[in-house]
Amino acid sequence: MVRKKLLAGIGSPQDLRELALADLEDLAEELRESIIETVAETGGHLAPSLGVVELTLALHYVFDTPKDKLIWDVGHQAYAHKLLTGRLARFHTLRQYGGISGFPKRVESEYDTIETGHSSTSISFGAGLAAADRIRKNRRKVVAVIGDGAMTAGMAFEALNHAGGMDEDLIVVLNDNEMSISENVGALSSFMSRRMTGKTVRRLRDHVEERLLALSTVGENILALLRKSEECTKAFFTPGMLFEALKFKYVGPISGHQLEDLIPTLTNVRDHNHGPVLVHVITTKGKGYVHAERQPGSYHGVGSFDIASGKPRAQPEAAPSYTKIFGQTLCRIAETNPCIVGITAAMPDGTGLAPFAAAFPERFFDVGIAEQHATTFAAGLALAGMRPCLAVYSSFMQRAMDQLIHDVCLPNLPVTIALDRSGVVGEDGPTHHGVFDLACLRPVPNLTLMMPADENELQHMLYTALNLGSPAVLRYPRGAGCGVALDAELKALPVGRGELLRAGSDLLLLPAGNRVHPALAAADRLARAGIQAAVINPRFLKPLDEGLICAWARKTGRVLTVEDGCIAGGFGSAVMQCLQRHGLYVPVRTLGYQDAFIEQGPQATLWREAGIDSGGIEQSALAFLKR
Ligand SMILES: Cc1ncc(C[n+]2csc(CCOP(=O)(O)OP(=O)(O)O)c2C)c(N)n1
Ligand SMILES: CC(=O)[C@@H](O)[C@H](O)COP(=O)(O)O
Ligand SMILES: [Mg+2]
Repeated sequence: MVRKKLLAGIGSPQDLRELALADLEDLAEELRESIIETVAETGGHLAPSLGVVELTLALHYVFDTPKDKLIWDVGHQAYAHKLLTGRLARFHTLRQYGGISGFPKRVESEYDTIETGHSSTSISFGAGLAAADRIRKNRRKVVAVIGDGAMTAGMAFEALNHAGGMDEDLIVVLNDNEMSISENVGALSSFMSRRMTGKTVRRLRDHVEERLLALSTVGENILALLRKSEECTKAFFTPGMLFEALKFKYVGPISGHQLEDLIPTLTNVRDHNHGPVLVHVITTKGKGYVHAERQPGSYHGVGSFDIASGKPRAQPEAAPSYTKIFGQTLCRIAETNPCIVGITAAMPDGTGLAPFAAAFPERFFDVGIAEQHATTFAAGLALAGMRPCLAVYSSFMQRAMDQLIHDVCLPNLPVTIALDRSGVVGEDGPTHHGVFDLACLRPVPNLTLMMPADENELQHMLYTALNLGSPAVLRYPRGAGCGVALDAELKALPVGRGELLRAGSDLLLLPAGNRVHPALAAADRLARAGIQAAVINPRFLKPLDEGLICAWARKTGRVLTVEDGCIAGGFGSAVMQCLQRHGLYVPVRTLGYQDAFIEQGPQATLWREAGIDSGGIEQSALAFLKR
């Protein structure tokens, strides 16, 4: 156990710049201990943050932050940065409702350059800052820290290509731990891998030198030429050739855990570099916590856990998650349909596709953090007769709207999108809440849009989508299902048909997807107060069951819609437009999220705050009826 004497004295990075190297090494230990102790309570992105402790210290030590700008890609690795920049006292509130964010956030600190949470934006932000600095003659350094996983995204390469071409004064630090959330994938990752670095490079170089020297004078001459041309040797033997082709000077690879290497290298880059430079740093994900080092994927993001054993703290028994049921059902369907393909953008575990990957390795694709490519890749598969299913988080799918519209829906291809983490997701907060999907997807022609009320409906909807022959999106939330029994037989649901769950004469409750069960609970309570609410599960947002909705709107004379999504443009507005189209001018109230980003907190708290839990629905119904 380390006594936290140094960390307590660090009010800002200015304080750490006064420390000697040995103190910085002790401080690294203290940072690790604080991160482990806190995340064991709050949950969070443990392994990514443990991997960059020394790198964080070195960056703040060498660069004049906050004047110099430090941009953390994704931002899930910024816990040491938070602890060093004035947030030690509030660190125990990490990811809690009302507490500090798990990601960089400018309202929290002037050291946080920009809000992040989604991957692969850092080089673009950095290039923009550097270009503005050149135009405005602002003298400061801009440093983007990006992981090898984040480097698999097209956006990172668009930015490298542009920044390299512009010759901007930009420092990119590539934090290479050979891991995305799971093992990193793709040609680039094996190219960058440390198999090509360190010892192997040296061995290769020695081998070539030996061979050349054996050729006597000719060989010696070639060797002299190669040695003179450092660029040339580097290009042959290090991943530098890729970045140098993009006009970035390549420095490295260096160990990201040795402050005595990191500090002089970064100082040198700071003082002697002008133009784009990439510093390749090799780190170990989860460094310093044995369980996380052994299983970096499992400790990427964790709930609360016991520090000694590394085991999750016992949670109350929950129903299987929507994610799990999705994964199981896809496997089941794929057993009899050889055209089913599973696709993920770097999230095989998070999306529940891992069992599919194990069972059908030749029909499973992890494309890296590349949602846009994943979508058009799925379209290509569909074009060739396959039935691809892309499982993706709602907020990450925001990236691929054009691909969905232009490459999937315009050609009307049978691609299924399993849109996990729709609605609020909890502690990851505003970057990750999936609240815009209904509003974004609703206007897209040819798209069938389904919203299961529970996990049983989810399995039938997946079956329906994969047999539809046209684009389909299945929208379901993060976390446990409702604990309902699963039908043994999968069936195709009639497209565009909702289901009347409860008759009533006083008002019509129209809840979307995961709001159906809370609405039923509200209807039960209203009934005890003598109010008869009809409840319809619309099942489909597109096409809407206009006949059923209009009939019950007419019978009840009042409609209350509820959705775990933004009000503007969402399910409620679809219902209003439907009623209007049918000349039905009954009063409608829409419950959902107002025009503001939603903060972090447990899902139940956020649902309650927005008035879309059963109590909120009941209250809104009562208030509606009083008018
Ligand atoms: C657009 C987008 N897609 C997916 C994710 C989910 N995600 C968060 S971190 C991560 C892996 C990042 O790997 P890397 O950049 O190497 O960082 P490491 O965790 O290894 O430090 C992924 C896939 C995301 N945040 N943003
Ligand atoms: C940083 C990031 O984007 C992911 O690690 C995300 O936090 C995972 O979320 P889930 O916990 O919902 O899988
Ligand atoms: Mg990585």
